[in-house]
Amino acid sequence: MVDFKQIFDYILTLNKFDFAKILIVTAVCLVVPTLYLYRKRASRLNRSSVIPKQTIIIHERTTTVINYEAEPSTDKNENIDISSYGGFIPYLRKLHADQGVCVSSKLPYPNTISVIDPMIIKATLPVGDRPVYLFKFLEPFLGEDNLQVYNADRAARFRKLVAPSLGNEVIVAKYKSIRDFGIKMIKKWEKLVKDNKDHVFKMQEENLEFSMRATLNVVLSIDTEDLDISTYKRSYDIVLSGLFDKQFGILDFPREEQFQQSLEVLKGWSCNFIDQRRKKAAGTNEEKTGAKDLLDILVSNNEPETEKPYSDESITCIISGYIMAGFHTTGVAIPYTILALTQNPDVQTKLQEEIDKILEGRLPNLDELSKMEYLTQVVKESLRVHPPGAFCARLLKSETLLPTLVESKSFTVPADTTIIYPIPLFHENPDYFPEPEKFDPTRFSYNKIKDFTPNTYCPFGFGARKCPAERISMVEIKMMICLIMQKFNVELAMKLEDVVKEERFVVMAKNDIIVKLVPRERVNME
Ligand code: HEM
Repeated sequence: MVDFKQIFDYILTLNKFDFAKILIVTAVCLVVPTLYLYRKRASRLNRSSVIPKQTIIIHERTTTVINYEAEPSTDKNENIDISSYGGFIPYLRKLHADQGVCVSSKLPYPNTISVIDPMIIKATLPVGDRPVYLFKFLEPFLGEDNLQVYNADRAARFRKLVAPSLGNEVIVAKYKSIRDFGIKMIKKWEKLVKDNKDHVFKMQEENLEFSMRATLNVVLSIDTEDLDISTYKRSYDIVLSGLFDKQFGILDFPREEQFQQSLEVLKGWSCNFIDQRRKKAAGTNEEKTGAKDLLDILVSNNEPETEKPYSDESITCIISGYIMAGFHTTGVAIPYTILALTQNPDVQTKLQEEIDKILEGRLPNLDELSKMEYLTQVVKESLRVHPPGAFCARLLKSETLLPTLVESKSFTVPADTTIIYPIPLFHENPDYFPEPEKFDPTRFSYNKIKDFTPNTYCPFGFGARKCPAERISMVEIKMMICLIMQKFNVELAMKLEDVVKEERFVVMAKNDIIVKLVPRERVNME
């Protein structure tokens, strides 16, 4: 029997110090096991976190349950051969056809759902985190701590710091030199056609060169005339395709060696660019053009996190990330727009009429380019049908209630869920873009655009981590299409069925887009 009197007498004999000791021991005895049980449960939830389809219960009105107690999905043990579907996007297309707007099973990544619901985009616009593991393959080039995986706060501070580098001043300052690159390409093509009227062009290959020159000029103010651009571009191509294949373990030995060499070449180049800029007084480029490029900002500012100057290594990683993000994207957007024009001669004619009317044979300036409404519509429609980026991704750090378009049904996903947003699947949904297979630039006309379902058109992503270069890329693409349309009619010089999309870091044309350029009227290119 417990003798309470004895215990009570004992307590009366205690001093303050003894009393505090007893309290601490009691607290430890209670708190430690509670924490242990809590963590054990949390780790069990994590392990079972490829959310099995049946565990997302979309209830009438709001609720939402991801069934935490469900057994781990066996999906992750299944061998999912995505290539047999033709790539990740065709695979997701099939999963969405089977599972609806929210796919939660048979995904190759853990804790991940794929969504094609604009309400979910809307709800996650402010989310600024991306899942680190999805971008791990970039580490050999961009470092562990790269821009793609900056957390939300850091990304927001960084974007604020560097925002002027892609702003209006830079667009105005760079426009002429970017147009000069375009003119140089057109002149080269003209000569080739003059020498052989049946000459055909690999439009992707050609425009990737243009886009590399333009991106280097925008990001680093490099006059690419002084640079061995073909070696530089080739090194980027090897690194980008190497990074991509390396993640699947399919980079064989000779390519791995080439990959490492190209990495060194690019890093060496970046160090030179940084050295040169540091040697000049900071802001030299600003004095020259009136606008600060990314390199100006990085060499003349402290890193917001550490409040110390950016190291050469950090700068190399950041500028490499920018060039990587701008090079292939803009470089494939132009040939895919040309492809669309070859398949829609009436669009081509209407576009040339607009260009000829506004320019009357002159070269386009920035103002005139922005007056070309139909040109803007053509490029937007091309980015709808052929978005260069396959998907966006966000990481939800806490449990989140996600609304859906379906009669206000919502569901909740647990903390650490990754959301994948497959861009093409939004763009090809007939509910948002009627007759989606039709290339119809007028769907972006002023009258119709206001009827768009919000958050369904997203070639540049959306929200907190949207592409910061949308404006400048649109200018580059429009400018190049305008120059081509002034000089040439375009005809596809390969079978349409041989134009095949290949998912790399961006969606490329596997066999290029081979085009015949047929000269039209003379435009003075001087
Ligand atoms: C047609 C051209 C382009 C397309 C379609 C495109 C598309 C995209 C997309 C889909 C994203 C991810 C957005 C998200 O997660 O919501 C992105 C991010 C990014 N893009 Fe672009 N992009 C283009 C051109 C460029 C250019 C020319 C540059 C630089 C000069 C650039 C720099 C970036 C950067 C730095 C990010 C990462 C932003 C961040 O993480 O906060 N992009 N882009």
